[in-house]
Amino acid sequence: MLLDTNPIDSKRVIVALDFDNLNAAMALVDQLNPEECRLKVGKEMFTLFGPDWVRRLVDEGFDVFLDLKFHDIPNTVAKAVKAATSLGVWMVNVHASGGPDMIEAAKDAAMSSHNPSLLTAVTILTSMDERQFSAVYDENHIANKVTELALLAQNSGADGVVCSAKEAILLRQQVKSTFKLVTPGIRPTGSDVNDQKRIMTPSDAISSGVDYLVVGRPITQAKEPTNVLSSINASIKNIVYEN
Ligand SMILES: O=c1ccn([C@@H]2O[C@H](COP(=O)(O)O)[C@@H](O)[C@H]2O)c(=O)[nH]1
Repeated sequence: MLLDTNPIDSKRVIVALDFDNLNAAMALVDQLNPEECRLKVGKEMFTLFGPDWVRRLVDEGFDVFLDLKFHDIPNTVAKAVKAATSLGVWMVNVHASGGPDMIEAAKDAAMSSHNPSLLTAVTILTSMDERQFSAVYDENHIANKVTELALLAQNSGADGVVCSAKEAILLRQQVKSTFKLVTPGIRPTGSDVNDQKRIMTPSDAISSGVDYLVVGRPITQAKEPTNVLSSINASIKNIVYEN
């Protein structure tokens, strides 16, 4: 059901910072308001600029999703999650396909930290279409696998999943209403699709039950990034999804 009421969360957009140049990234960050968006730091920027830079973003008041998608044996992932949460980040993630023991170990680590972070699990990358998917899984029904991995993640203690908004309606029928759906592959109408395959517009995604929209290049590569962010926020501000 869609209700025309005030939004619960005014920062449902997570801006994906994928830059190889710190000055360029900070020129964008300096224009952003932590009350209007969250930030995502991924493998490229974490590798180049490290934990001190992540702490700096946290100190500037941003909720940071540290998107390192850990996937290893439970002990290693737990230690990595512990290290990640010690940076003060808002969300960390693992691959759901690492299995229940790994997700449980990650959740225990995320909870026992002095700064507990949300733990999400990546289901099937939004860059995968049926052809890519069937080359890995020997089947071609992406939504079934996403649902299977989301239920596994939920039963193992994860706070939510990273999936495509295309799976949100189905997932909302199966997972708890508090289980977070975090969706990359968000493309405002007319934007370049780039390497994303399972895409949706911001308003369609929120209307389908998504909690957080991950938006990178449509904002970061725009001539006026803050205009794009403002227009996305305006397009979703009155949409509240209720199961
Ligand atoms: O399934 C996934 C998981 C993570 N990502 C990450 O999200 C952003 C998307 O950036 P765009 O520029 O908006 O395409 C990027 O950092 C990916 O690493 C994803 O796209 N899909």
